[in-house]
Amino acid sequence: FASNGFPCLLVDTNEAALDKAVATIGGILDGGVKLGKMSAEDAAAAKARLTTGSAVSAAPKDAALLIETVSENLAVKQAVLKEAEAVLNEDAIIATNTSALSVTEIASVLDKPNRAIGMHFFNPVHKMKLVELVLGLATDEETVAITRSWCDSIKKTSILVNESPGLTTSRMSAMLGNEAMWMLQEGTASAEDIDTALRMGFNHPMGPLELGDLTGWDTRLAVLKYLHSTLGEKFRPCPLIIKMVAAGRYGRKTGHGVYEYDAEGKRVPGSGMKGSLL
Ligand SMILES: NC(=O)c1ccc[n+]([C@@H]2O[C@H](COP(=O)([O-])OP(=O)(O)OC[C@H]3O[C@@H](n4cnc5c(N)ncnc54)[C@H](O)[C@@H]3O)[C@@H](O)[C@H]2O)c1
Repeated sequence: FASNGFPCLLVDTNEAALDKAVATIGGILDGGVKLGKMSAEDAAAAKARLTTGSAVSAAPKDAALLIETVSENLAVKQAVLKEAEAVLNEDAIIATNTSALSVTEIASVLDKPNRAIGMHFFNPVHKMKLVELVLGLATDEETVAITRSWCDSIKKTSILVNESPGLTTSRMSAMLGNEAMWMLQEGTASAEDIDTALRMGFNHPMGPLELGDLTGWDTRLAVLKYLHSTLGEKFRPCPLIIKMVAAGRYGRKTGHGVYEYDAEGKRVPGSGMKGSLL
């Protein structure tokens, strides 16, 4: 937002988190200058548009949009939204960046839940073009239209998703990762070859097994269990994932997942699992 001309207030109760956020954003802008993607003047102007505060009540009354990105905890998010509603004008949009909680439930504490919407950004946000706009039960058309135009104004592509487990992206990614593990378990192909198939055949930047190692199979398993309980049998977690999590083979963060990683975090060549009995 700051690099597209909008003054932004970053709010966090933890001062160290604010310092880190400002430093990180500054680093991204400086990187953009080095890469020739933006001028030094534009980077400086973007930095000057960022201010910080410790409470939503520090927001100017005419602020048009609040994007809540606090911890993934329903009560915390609801408290922040309620605070925002009391501070902001009636026509301000109140968005949440939640990736798993219900927008409907988060917004249920508002007097006007019609102006609440999910804005699900993707990491790294300055590079990834997509924003999933998530419609809660009460989200109205005007809120959708205004939020879409916000996405346009920061050069993001927005899609509309009715609130549902895993939205579009997490649901598809969970399915791909699970199916890749079923193939590995059945000995259909080696890990390296399954990943190469999706990279070279579908132009995916990463294969589903290397991506699972990056995300962590513990996280993957938690998501799959949730999708299995809400969307049914097709999301039953592959037994190989359950076995790997039981063994503590979560992926990169434990040095071993489908692949092995050395002390510097580099993947050990040829270390991918070969199939069920190997
Ligand atoms: N889109 C994505 O790809 C993606 C990925 C991960 C997380 N998320 C979402 O982003 C949000 C944040 O995730 P995270 O991993 O950074 O969480 P986190 O818990 O690591 O950080 C949350 C921050 O919120 C602050 N905070 C907590 N309570 C607050 C309050 N009442 N007022 C102001 N600040 C408060 C904390 O100090 C902390 O700095 C979550 O909603 C999560 O679902 C999205």
